[in-house]
Amino acid sequence: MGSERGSEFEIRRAVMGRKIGAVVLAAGKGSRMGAEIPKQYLTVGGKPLIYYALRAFESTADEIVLVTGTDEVSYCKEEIIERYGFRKVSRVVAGGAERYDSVYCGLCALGECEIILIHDGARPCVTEEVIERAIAGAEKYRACVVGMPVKDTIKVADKKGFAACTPDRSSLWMIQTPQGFEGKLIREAYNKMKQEQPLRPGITDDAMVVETFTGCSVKLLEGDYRNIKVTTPEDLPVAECYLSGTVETCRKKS
Ligand SMILES: Nc1ccn([C@@H]2O[C@H](COP(=O)(O)OP(=O)(O)OP(=O)(O)O)[C@@H](O)[C@H]2O)c(=O)n1
Ligand SMILES: C[C@](O)(CO)[C@H](O)COP(=O)(O)O
Repeated sequence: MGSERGSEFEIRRAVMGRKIGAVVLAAGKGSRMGAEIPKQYLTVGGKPLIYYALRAFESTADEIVLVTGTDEVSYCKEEIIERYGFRKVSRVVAGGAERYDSVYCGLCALGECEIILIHDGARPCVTEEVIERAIAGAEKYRACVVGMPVKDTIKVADKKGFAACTPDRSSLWMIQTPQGFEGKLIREAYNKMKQEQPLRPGITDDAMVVETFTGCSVKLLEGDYRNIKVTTPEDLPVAECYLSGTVETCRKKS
């Protein structure tokens, strides 16, 4: 796979004394979910979806900034941060129209950190192991993303909906979050983007911002197939199943 894992001991040794910051994104509208409320507040396993990503970073990061919709800041402070006792969340701030605007708002609110992780709040099944791998990757390579190799054949469609070509699957990855960076690097990348080209349609992740505005190469590290982005309604029961551990039980039985 060409990916890397590290023992917990190696990871901890590498980042000892470094402040780890996390920006957790929850300012999206969830239009593809089509629910009455943004998907990050839907109840999964008895708790709001956003709870699970925050729980994973509470035990791995030193400081967390939660980025929400403008009208949801108070709700998140009272009903999520206070209610569930998240102590590492230093600020809850409003995001912007696009994901990259929300990331920028989160970076502005986060204190100085040697390593910064950016995570979709819509990925509730992220594990501490994957987060630790992203931390170690940021330390070693300055910029990294977690992801998994694609399993299906991928086709590029032409304008009429016919298959134009079939890229070599062995070099294709599905990219996930967290995406991890040296703190100075990710701030430099986002500051440059805001100054030079504040409107960037087509920028869908943080690695693209770093590649485009700093030229730094981004390392791909192994994520987890279970680290899904809850996007459409059929993702909800899958996430619930992963969070409850049902899948592990099934595996052991078979
Ligand atoms: N302006 C935005 C857009 C997205 N996000 C966050 O970025 C993550 C990934 O985005 P996506 O799954 O596309 O969420 P939505 O934008 O909410 O979904 P949709 O595109 O279906 O509206 C989510 O955690 C979402 O809350 C954000 O913080 N600010
Ligand atoms: C960052 C991301 O989750 C990596 O797969 C993804 O690009 C977010 O994209 P979306 O357009 O916000 O769904």
